[in-house]
Amino acid sequence: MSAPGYFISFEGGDGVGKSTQARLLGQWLGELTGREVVLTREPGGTELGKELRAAVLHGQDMDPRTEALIYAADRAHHVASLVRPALERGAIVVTDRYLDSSVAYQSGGRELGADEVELISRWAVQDLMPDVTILLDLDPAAAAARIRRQHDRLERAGAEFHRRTREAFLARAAADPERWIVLDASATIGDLQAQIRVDVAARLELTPVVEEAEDTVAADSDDGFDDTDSAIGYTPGVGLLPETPTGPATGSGATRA
Ligand SMILES: Nc1ncnc2c1ncn2[C@@H]1O[C@H](COP(=O)(O)OP(=O)(O)OP(=O)(O)O)[C@@H](O)[C@H]1O
Ligand SMILES: Cc1cn([C@H]2C[C@H](O)[C@@H](COP(=O)(O)O)O2)c(=O)[nH]c1=O
Repeated sequence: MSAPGYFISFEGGDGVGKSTQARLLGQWLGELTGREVVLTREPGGTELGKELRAAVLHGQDMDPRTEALIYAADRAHHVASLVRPALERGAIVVTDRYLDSSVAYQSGGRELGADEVELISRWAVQDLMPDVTILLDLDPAAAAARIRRQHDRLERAGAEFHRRTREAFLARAAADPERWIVLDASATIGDLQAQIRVDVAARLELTPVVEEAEDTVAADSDDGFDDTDSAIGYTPGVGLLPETPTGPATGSGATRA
């Protein structure tokens, strides 16, 4: 029997806006449903994961198989210790990256076999897959220009690597349209968030009162995580949205990629 919670993942290249959108969606879903919302990420959603994140992003260079196994190990611990227990409590888990990042980066980018990369992660998480995955698609050069901090080991992997990674995400999304929502991440933060709310509510069969997110969401460079942080359990009702929804959505400038 599947767990009573909902599992949502954000995917896409570096700097496309995943953390920003994940944080805003989590906040809104908490208010909408009254459920516990767990906002987390890979790699680094747990204490052990933070150590693995530091090694894989900022440690010495390593061969692609080692890299793939570190991401899979992070994922195994993340799911066993945090994601699955939260879903079993009935929480909504919103993760900034999951298994699809391994297929896109370690297979598309590093050119390992896609089936093998997926298999090790599937084994690691005992086949737990998201209910909905949102792909934020953007030209890698435009996305990289949004990153103001020093680039990490993966971000430095080169234009060809990031082109292949983007293509792999798009191909994976096209192959499973029931799970994926693909959005053009060049839209504004507010327009994207408005579209994501409509799409996620429809996929999860939630009945939202959707406000104009553009008026309520400010551009914010805080992605909800700091590099020493682990998963953030949201308390519903804190923060970014107005107390009273202002009316139904009237559409947004965000388009499907
Ligand atoms: N739609 C947008 N338009 C313009 N800037 C944006 C948009 N979304 C996010 N940003 C800005 O781009 C930067 C990167 O955003 P964010 O951290 O959310 O991306 P990310 O995909 O999580 O990045 P990373 O992969 O590096 O973790 C931040 O400064 C953020 O404010
Ligand atoms: C989960 C996962 C991630 N990666 C890469 C993608 C990014 O370059 C970094 C994570 O950094 P972020 O700021 O948290 O986006 O790691 C990967 O190559 N494989 C994976 O499975």
